[in-house]
Amino acid sequence: MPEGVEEERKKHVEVCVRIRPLVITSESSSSFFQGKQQSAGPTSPAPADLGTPSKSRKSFLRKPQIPRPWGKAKTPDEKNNGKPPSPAVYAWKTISDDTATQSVDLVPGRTHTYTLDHVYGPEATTEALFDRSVLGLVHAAMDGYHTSVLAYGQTSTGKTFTMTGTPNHPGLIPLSIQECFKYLKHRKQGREYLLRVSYLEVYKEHIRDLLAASAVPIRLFDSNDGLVIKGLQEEVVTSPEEVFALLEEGEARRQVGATSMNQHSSRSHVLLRLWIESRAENEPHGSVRISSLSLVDLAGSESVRLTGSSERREEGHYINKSLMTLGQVVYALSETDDETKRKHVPYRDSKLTRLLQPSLSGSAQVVLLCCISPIASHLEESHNTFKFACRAKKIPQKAKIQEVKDEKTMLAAYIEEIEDLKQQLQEAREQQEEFRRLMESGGVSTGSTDTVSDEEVQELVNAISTMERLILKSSTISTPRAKPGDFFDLSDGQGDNDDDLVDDLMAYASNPTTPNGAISAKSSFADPPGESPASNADIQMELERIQGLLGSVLKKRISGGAENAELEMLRKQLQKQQQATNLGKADSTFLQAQLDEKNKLLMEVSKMLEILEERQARLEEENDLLRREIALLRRQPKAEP
Ligand SMILES: Nc1ncnc2c1ncn2[C@@H]1O[C@H](COP(=O)(O)OP(=O)(O)OP(=O)(O)O)[C@@H](O)[C@H]1O
Repeated sequence: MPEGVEEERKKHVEVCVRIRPLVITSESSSSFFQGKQQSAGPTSPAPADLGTPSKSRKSFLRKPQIPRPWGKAKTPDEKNNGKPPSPAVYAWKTISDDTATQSVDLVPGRTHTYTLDHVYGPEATTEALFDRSVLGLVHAAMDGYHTSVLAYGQTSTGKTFTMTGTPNHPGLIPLSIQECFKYLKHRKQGREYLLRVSYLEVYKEHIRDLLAASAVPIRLFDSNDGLVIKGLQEEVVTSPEEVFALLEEGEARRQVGATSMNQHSSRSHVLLRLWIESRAENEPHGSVRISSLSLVDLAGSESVRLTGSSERREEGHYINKSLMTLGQVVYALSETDDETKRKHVPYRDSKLTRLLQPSLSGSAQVVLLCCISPIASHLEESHNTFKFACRAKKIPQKAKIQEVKDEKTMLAAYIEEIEDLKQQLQEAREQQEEFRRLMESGGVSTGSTDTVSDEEVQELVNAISTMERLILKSSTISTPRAKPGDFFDLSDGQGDNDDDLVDDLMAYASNPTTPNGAISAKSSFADPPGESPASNADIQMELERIQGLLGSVLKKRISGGAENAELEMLRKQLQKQQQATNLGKADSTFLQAQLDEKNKLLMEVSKMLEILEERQARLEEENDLLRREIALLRRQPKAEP
């Protein structure tokens, strides 16, 4: 790799292009898609023109695994009886030069050359793309950097194929998620991690939470810590399988419809975000790193005239408008590296750009993946995509590790709660022990039922283990750094195929503690098999229940043998504890009130902004109207004097 290229990558958004292979419609028309197809509107058959594909929308998660339609099909060369395809069909070729840049030439006619960080030709696999362009980013996310992968391109160019994939060809999302957990297994770091996932889509300028069973209003706010997405559900996850299960649920709620270009076109932009909080294990009060891995599958741009029914046209209008705003944002950002000299960046003009603001504004490491159709009839759109890609390549980025020292992070809050519960458990056990000793010495009547039961203590133990299970520890066993493909060696050490991969995942997820030093929760107590992990709300409820339980346990203990001096001491301890609890409650009530106040304020500001935005839109429309009227008036012949 020539000197300076790596340097440039770090300072600017990394941009790759993937040219999808030609897929002949008739070969894949017997595809097996489910799920999204059912929610699709009336479908129109894809034209059997220059390779417009039908789509297998079968998620990589679903079983039984059926080979993708093009997998065992003939290659275009075979279809043509061995003759090479017409250059009018294959419009692009990549020029590989073994460096981080490659060129793509337009054939035939005028030649255009675009130089980007990497160009993946039709023969490139998603795995190769992942290894070369995304793996490092995933590691950076686990190391503490905010990172994003965005798939951009005209409709039907393979964005969803690249991001989500199929059972046999997992996309960048499953590969990245696996890599995160593999990283925990292989990294000799001694850090503890808390991972959370959110999944949303932007459909017709509305943000929809794909993890929420029912629609909840989602609002965006700016805060000192960056963009806040209020109302969005986040789930704590402890294995790839848990993430995949959430994605499968979310995918069923997605907006998908048929266009004349793609029978199962994504009609929304989709954002999967993995939040990563980590802290050195040997520094109980050390700072917490907060980072994120955002995986974005953008809806495809398309010519409105191609999109069929009025519903599709309306969706297409929203999609194109938000992509146009994205183009304007990219344009403004690419103008100069100097933020002070930069013109207004219109992040606020669409929900998509608002959501992508943290990724694009320079504090994240970004890989932009532009997908291109190989066919000549899409040259215009492909040129636009290339131009967008070249612009985006100029966007500066200065990603930094973000560390916080306060208790705002979930990881710190969880660890503190666990410590607290452990303290309470120890006290309960000591008191139980004390009670036994008193009974033996005759200080308490043996008929008394007011004692701490083993079940009650066990409840505390279970609560602690439930919380501990959610905190993942990177292995402290000395193993080499994870390399591409390591994940596939987890189970039997034999050559794995794609089917094995899914099985490996299942096995790995259901038994995370392996002799190789895989992810392990600190506690030896595990949930019964088949039980899903507790949600945040469940854990909170469980905590409150346990706190209540502890209070009643202590009360019982006191009333059991009041005459004893030691009990008097215990009573004082309990009083102190209750005072401390009351103080804590007062503190949190105060903080909650402040938080509510702040939220109220933010809500009002956001409402005002919306009103202003609407007003601005109205004024712009009126302006347009006036301009058109003036133009009309000018065109009218002047009256005779
Ligand atoms: N690299 C590839 N190899 C084989 N098939 C591919 C590849 N890329 C895309 N396809 C196939 O092309 C079709 C369209 O791809 P896909 O749905 O991923 O496009 P898209 O860009 O997400 O479209 P939209 O924006 O409309 O959602 C699908 O049938 C997909 O399986």
